[in-house]
Amino acid sequence: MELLQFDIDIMAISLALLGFVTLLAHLYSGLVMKPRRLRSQLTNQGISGPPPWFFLGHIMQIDKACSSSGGIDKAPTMEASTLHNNAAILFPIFEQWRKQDGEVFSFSLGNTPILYVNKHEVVKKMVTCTSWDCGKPTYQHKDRGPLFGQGIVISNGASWAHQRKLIVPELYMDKVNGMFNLITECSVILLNSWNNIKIDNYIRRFSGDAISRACFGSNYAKGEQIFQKLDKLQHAIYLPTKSNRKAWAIEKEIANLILKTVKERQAAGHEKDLMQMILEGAINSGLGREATDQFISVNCKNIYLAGNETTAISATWTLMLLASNLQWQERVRAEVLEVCQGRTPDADMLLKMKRLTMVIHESMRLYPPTPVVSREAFADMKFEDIIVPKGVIVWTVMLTLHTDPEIWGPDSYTFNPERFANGIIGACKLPQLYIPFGVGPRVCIGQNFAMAELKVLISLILSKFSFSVSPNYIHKPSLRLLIEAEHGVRLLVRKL
Ligand code: HEM
Repeated sequence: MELLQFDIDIMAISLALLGFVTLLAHLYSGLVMKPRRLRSQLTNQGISGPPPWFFLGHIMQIDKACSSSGGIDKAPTMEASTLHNNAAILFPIFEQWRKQDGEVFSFSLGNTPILYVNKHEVVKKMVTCTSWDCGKPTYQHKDRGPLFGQGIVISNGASWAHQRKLIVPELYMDKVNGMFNLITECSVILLNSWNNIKIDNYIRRFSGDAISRACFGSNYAKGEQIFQKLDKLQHAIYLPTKSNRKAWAIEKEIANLILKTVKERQAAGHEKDLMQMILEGAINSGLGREATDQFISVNCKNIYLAGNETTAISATWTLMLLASNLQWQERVRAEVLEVCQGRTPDADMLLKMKRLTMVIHESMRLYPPTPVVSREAFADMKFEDIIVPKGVIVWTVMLTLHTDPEIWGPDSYTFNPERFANGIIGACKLPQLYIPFGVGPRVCIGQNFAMAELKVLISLILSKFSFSVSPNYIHKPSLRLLIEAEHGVRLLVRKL
């Protein structure tokens, strides 16, 4: 009997040991061997990079470089020729590695190997790649799961294609033209409270309001409630892991609120807002009840998250640039007044506002809200002369492309909207690399809506107010999820 017990104990210990050794082998293979193999596949092609620290890769170095990059603590002036060199301000370590290792190098975030690419031909191939073997990095699912779920922004393959096919037509130019009234309404609400202020939160409220109305129509107040919770969720998600539970709880509340609204509208009849279009699209494509609910809830969140802050931040930087370049402010105002003749801007009028478009293009060249485009190779891929092994993530930094003197000329760090006088094609040598809205299959679906929002808002502000940068403004671009003004943007505003 005792002997039998002894055998059982030995067996249990052996099994536990075997499990432990298998786990160790698995961890060793994933954390050590795989990254090493991927790195050596890159090294064999002559791609070098700084040596990584075990387990952490270059996380500490990047963190340290970013936190010590000072920004510029003064109001901007046109004379400072490198004032807008935001790649050097926000990604100093990449600039250092570029000097050491060239336009293509590798580094690691933890055990994830990243291939940094600034070689123009390679970037073009990567961002326009239509293969499903090249998609949004899977690490984003871990980082941003509660925010984006399996929605259009971070999903891949058939699921992404299906969502994109349903949503994109709802944001075509003719549909956006039908949303002008709501955009103007939101701008007017903002202008009524506009004065000497830190403008960031006002603008955020405007873009949140606009998306809420576009998505939820007359039910926008409910939309606002949902989106306020999403803002809370965005903050919760960037706190340490212990708040993940909280994040998932908020996520559930949001999903329930969205579904409640869907049910209410189904009972009350139809309204042709964005949410209704998404709902009909999902129903027409034969999704089951649960999948339809899931589709609506996830995509409302995705549209809000992708479209709210990005537009608000673009508007804020554009106003900062106009406030610190008064000649341009005067020139654009003159154009707005001439085109509108005291009327509220409509789609035709906006088309005629050439100088305004030039200023917005220039602002998004120097301050693109999303500074990095990233893709993961789900199979071995070839971009020009570079083989990207399966599992490697490729990054290109938009800021570097947008200010490269080789593409934009010697004044590439200067605010000069005139360069866009003949459109994007006339502004630089490689127009395909001007990508504030991305390019290729994952290009922004809200581009038309965002441009309409920016033009309506800025033209209305210009027609009613003049503004300059407050002496209290501290110019410090900072990298959170997007490129934001660390201390906000403060303007001195005068009613015209
Ligand atoms: C100035 C404002 C905006 C900027 C700068 C911007 C920028 C971008 C960029 C760069 C991408 C592509 C990312 C990549 O290639 O990895 C993108 C994708 C996306 N944007 Fe925007 N965006 C803006 C406004 C909007 C708005 C207003 C909406 C919704 C109404 C929106 C919805 C989306 C969605 C859903 C995607 C994902 C598309 C996909 O992966 O297929 N964006 N945006």
